[in-house]
Amino acid sequence: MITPQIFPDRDSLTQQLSEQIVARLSADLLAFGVASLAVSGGRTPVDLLQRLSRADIDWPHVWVTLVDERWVDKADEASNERLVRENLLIHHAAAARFIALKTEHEHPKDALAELSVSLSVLPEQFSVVVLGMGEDGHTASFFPGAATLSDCLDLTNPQPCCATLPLTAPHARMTLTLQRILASRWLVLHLTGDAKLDVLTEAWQDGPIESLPVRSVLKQEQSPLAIFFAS
Ligand SMILES: O=C(O)[C@H](O)[C@@H](O)[C@H](O)[C@H](O)COP(=O)(O)O
Repeated sequence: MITPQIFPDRDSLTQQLSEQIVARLSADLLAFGVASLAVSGGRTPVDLLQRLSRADIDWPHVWVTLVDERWVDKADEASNERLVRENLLIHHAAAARFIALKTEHEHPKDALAELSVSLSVLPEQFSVVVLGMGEDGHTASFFPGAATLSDCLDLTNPQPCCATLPLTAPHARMTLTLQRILASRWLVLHLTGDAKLDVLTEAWQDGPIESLPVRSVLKQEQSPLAIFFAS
């Protein structure tokens, strides 16, 4: 079991997490000349994205993409691409190289081949993947009860992405597959609110991954995982 780093407030969590992400991106830029960051959508990461945007690093050599995306127009309030463009790809980080997950296809399943090509430019290992979690125990767009959940979690699935239709959230989604997410030098689960701590505690118990899909990143040993929590 990984002990969450518990912060006294969300601001101190955001500051510490931002500093650690910047340090890891900088280390990869120094070591490889390139770094890569995958971020989740939702409400939790907004302040983190804004703080990261002001980091003075070699953003033109940093790839940024999404862990998952709602299949809505890029101008839609629900769009994670819109969230990233408005909160991260500004200030210094405006120079980062962004790879979107939303394409012009009507259905996400028809976009898999195009995304496989567009994501192939990424380094094999992400420098950092920032994950969130819903109170239904989903992470990325691994939603309990979704028809394609097993495909998304299948570690032999060679695709970097999979399309999914949540039963417990709006919008069809595109998500990185579990095997692509685990190809990372550092995973961080960014959680706020006591309700999520209760879900996390339950997820650590034995039980099927499919019922609390966040277990797929908790109960693996391929990629180092950190958990950052504030009430
Ligand atoms: O597109 C999304 O919704 C996210 O990628 C999703 O996995 C998110 O991290 C959780 O739903 C938590 O969302 P909140 O931060 O809004 O609680």
